[in-house]
Amino acid sequence: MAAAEVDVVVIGLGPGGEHLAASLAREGLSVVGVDRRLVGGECPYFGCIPTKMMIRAADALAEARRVEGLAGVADVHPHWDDVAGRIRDEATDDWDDKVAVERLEKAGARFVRGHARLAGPGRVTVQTADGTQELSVRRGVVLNTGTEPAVPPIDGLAGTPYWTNRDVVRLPELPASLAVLGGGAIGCELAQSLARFGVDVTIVEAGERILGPEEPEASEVVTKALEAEGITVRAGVGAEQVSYDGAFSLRLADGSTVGASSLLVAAGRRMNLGDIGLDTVGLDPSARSIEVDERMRASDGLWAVGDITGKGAFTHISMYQANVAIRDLTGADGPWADYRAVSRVTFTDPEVGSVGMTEKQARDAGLDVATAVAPLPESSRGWIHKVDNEGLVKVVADAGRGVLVGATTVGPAGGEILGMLVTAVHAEVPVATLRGMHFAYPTFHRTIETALGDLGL
Ligand SMILES: Cc1cc2nc3c(=O)[nH]c(=O)nc-3n(C[C@H](O)[C@H](O)[C@H](O)COP(=O)(O)OP(=O)(O)OC[C@H]3O[C@@H](n4cnc5c(N)ncnc54)[C@H](O)[C@@H]3O)c2cc1C
Ligand SMILES: NC(=O)c1ccc[n+]([C@@H]2O[C@H](COP(=O)([O-])OP(=O)(O)OC[C@H]3O[C@@H](n4cnc5c(N)ncnc54)[C@H](O)[C@@H]3O)[C@@H](O)[C@H]2O)c1
Repeated sequence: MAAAEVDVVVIGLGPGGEHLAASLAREGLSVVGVDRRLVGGECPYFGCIPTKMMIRAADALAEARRVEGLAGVADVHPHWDDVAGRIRDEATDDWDDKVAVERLEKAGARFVRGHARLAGPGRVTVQTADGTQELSVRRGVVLNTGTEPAVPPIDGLAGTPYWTNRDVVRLPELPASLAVLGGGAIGCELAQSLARFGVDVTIVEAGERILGPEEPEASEVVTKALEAEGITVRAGVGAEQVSYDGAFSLRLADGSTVGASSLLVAAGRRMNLGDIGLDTVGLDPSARSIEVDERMRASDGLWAVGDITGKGAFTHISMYQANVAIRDLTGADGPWADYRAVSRVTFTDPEVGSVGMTEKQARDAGLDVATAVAPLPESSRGWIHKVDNEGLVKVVADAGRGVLVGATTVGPAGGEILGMLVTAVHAEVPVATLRGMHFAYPTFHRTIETALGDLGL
């Protein structure tokens, strides 16, 4: 059978791939989008959206519990059913992507459900339920194959009924207790949400602290907040052995054990690169990520966007890179990709927002570093807030240039406070200019003014 000729094939339709396929189709290009699972990828069905629905509900419970000590008494009765139902019906359509497929087709793209592989430059093969389709590509192939949950090779773990994020977002009811392997963003967000619904949670983190990529000050605030809610945080000790006999038992490296009725593995992600024919275009299928230039080109006629580029596993990075690739594929001008001011928010309570470099990254880069940390509880707004007002603003400056190169905001609405600091790092606004701004009273973001004042620049 002759291969069908098209302008662009998108392999994997995560947030970036879906957006790119629809946008190019709307521009009049002939586009085939391929996904072996659900159009939209991890974020809408198993990642950001369902977990943030859990967090919204869990935060409402926490806020109701704060009535005591501020405004009287609130009688709080958590119902997991409400969350499970909202995720099933409103977020994921019961894990059915019919609406997303229709949206893509309405934009003018053709959708194929199946596993796609490169079969040489400009050639793609798709294995579908009905057989194999061959595609010949005129303009380019875009890879957006994303990640799977990584399962560490811990003795006894394979073969037990452990959960990953893909199971937790579908739980019809909650377990009595949960061990969480990994204290990264997924582990911490889910641990706190489920604990607020009454689950007895223990986090086991092999690294020396939870939220390892964040500033140490941020990890400390979040650790204290989780512990204050009754979550056990075991950091600095990995699990060496897992057994299951109706309940889980984890033996940790220090000889202690953690028992729980269920186990969530949140120990990082594995990139989907091994089985997409990278070798047929001269790329290394065992590489940790796909190297791309500032236009998202991986090689001649091949682009890559999203988690697989290793530039930050976030939906906003996937979408940003898709827009860069769209500009390149349609012959438009830049701007091309720039990662100096990548931001992220971990939606624990308190939230952790961060942008650009941490203090350590700035020092490792050889910059002339100045830092300052301003505690939120000491601000007027923090003092008024009273209950659960922990948090801080940390700024990292390149003293030589007089600009911020990074910042961290921890606290109630920490992710929202971050906004102006993202602008500051991105646009390299001089610290002197930032200090001359007005900061409304009494806001949390006024703490930024305190931190800037303490920089000594
Ligand atoms: C629990 C959780 C919470 C998260 N929360 C946030 C958050 O709050 N904010 C945030 O910014 N990010 C969050 N993320 C990260 C976010 O989900 C990802 O960064 C985002 O989905 C972008 O991924 P992607 O575009 O690389 O592709 P993905 O979303 O991983 O999608 C890749 C797609 O490719 C398909 N595919 C793979 N191989 C093939 C193949 N060979 N053929 C056909 N199809 C293929 C897959 O089926 C999948 O649909 C979260 C992730 C998780 C797991
Ligand atoms: N709010 C957000 O933006 C958000 C939320 C969730 C996930 N994400 C994205 O998804 C990615 C994946 O999240 P994640 O939390 O799975 O990964 P992660 O890599 O951020 O964290 C995994 C953690 O597991 C630990 N770990 C690994 N092996 C272990 C073991 N054997 N025992 C104990 N601990 C172990 C690691 O030290 C690490 O701290 C994140 O990096 C992030 O980019 C983003």
